[in-house]
Amino acid sequence: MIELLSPQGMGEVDRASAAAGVSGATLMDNAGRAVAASAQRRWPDARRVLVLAGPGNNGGDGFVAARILAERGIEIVVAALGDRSALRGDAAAAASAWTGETRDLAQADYAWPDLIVDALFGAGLSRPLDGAAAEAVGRVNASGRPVLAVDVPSGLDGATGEALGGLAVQAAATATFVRLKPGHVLLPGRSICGPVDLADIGTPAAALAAAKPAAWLNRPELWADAVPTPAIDAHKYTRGHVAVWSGPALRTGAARLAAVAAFRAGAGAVTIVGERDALQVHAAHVTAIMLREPGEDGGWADILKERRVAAVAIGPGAGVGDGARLALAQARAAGCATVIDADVFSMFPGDPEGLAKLIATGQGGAALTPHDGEFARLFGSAAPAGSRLERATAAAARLGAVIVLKGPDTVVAAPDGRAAIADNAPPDLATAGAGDVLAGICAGLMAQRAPAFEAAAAAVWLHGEAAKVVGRGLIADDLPAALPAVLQRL
Ligand SMILES: NC(=O)C1=CN([C@@H]2O[C@H](COP(=O)(O)OP(=O)(O)OC[C@H]3O[C@@H](n4cnc5c(N)ncnc54)[C@H](OP(=O)(O)O)[C@@H]3O)[C@@H](O)[C@H]2O)[C@@H](O)CC1
Ligand SMILES: Nc1ncnc2c1ncn2[C@@H]1O[C@H](COP(=O)(O)OP(=O)(O)O)[C@@H](O)[C@H]1O
Ligand SMILES: [K+]
Repeated sequence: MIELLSPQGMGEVDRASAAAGVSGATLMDNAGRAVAASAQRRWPDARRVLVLAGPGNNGGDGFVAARILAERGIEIVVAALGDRSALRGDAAAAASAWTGETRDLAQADYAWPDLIVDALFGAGLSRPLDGAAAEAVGRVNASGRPVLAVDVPSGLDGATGEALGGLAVQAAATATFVRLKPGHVLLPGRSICGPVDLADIGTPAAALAAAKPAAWLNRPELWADAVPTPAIDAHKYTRGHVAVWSGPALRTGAARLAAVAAFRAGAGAVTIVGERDALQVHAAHVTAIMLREPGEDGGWADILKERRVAAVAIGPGAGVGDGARLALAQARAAGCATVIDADVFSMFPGDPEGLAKLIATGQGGAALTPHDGEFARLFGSAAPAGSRLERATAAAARLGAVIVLKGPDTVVAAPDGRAAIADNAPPDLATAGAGDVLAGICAGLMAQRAPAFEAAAAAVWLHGEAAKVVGRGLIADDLPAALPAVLQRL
């Protein structure tokens, strides 16, 4: 499983490493070597390398990389921020071991190198860049030269993926150590970093064991065990029955997208429930999916019970009337796992506690799938602050439900603090109806008894992979049909 560690957690690991007998100097030496290796692997033809070295340990890594690359015959100039005598500890030792050309940062010649190594600031950056550092970053970004960033591009907050004060080095690639940080994956950080090389620098396992991950990268290892394959003696209801609540006749598309997606995700049976005129529209489009009027079998609550509905998707095209609200309440009361999306958020504007209360009336798992706009609508002025990771995690705790904060870097967060960040969704997913499909996949997996966090994380990953299978020209209708190819690979 690919763990993400906060810069603060990384600092704790470094201190634990020292206590376990691996010194900071050793870690720094290995880090600098890893930077040199990344530089040579990615830019094998670079003959002239400018290393920008900052006042802390990030700069120390830069001095080590400078020495290693110079030993391999590459021309190096180090441009250092601040006085060398001001360096402390391991960084001071690394700088002393560098005997080649060193200039003041202001004297750096950005037209000279084939490659720039950015070792100005890493995890220790505590405030926006200013003065000589800010000026250097502006010149680096205007230089047109490729940049290999050490740990994180200078200016980027490794915890949040934001550029502090809006200014950061734009890297062509980043070499980081031990663990990825959330800022490598969250946007805009992921774009600012470029591809990330992750190096082991000899951190003892004991030092890592105590570190609590800030999140995981959303990959199948995280949830594959919880996503079932059909048992040999399966029948349709044991695989899981999904019910999707449909809104009015002229707004049926979203519910249908969710229903088809739930089916493709492996639900054994799917029923769309709605008023007769809406069902007549659905009937013109679906075959294996069943259609029921809430009135016909004695009401939605009876359908849920008698037809052994395991999971409900409610929100896509649901409308904001009392019908949808009651349907949600009855789904919770019936113990169904519940995926809550789209129109439901408009029913509780600025009232997340109202929605939390309703969710808490049922035992079934619950996952909410808002995009940023829906998240803002639901939470109103009391919206949690911070990075997308922090906001999703705080929201999950407040709602007592899994939150899927959708976007190009979708965050899935559980009330117990677990979180996963996705990096596999292509921008082709920015198309109407893609969110409805995601809600359906999630409901399909929850109907198969996948717990809400695992189901949601799996749904997000499958959704992104299905989009890649379709590629350019994708519309939401294409996504469910692309799922079998992706499921086959699991
Ligand atoms: N296990 C690992 O991952 C290992 C990590 N290692 C490396 O250590 C790096 C972290 O090192 P670090 O803690 O010394 O912090 P770093 O990023 O060099 O910057 C701090 C310096 O900058 C200063 N400063 C801060 N903001 C500023 C500003 N806006 N403008 C000006 N100055 C500012 C700050 O001063 P202060 O805030 O105290 O005034 C301090 O002097 C990490 O990224 C990785 O490269 C390896 O060496 C070993 C193993
Ligand atoms: N630029 C992007 N890159 C990758 N995925 C994206 C991007 N924009 C949106 N998505 C994904 O597409 C889906 C859009 O959902 P949503 O905004 O609810 O659309 P709709 O309501 O039209 O169905 C979400 O799963 C989101 O994560
Ligand atoms: K850096």
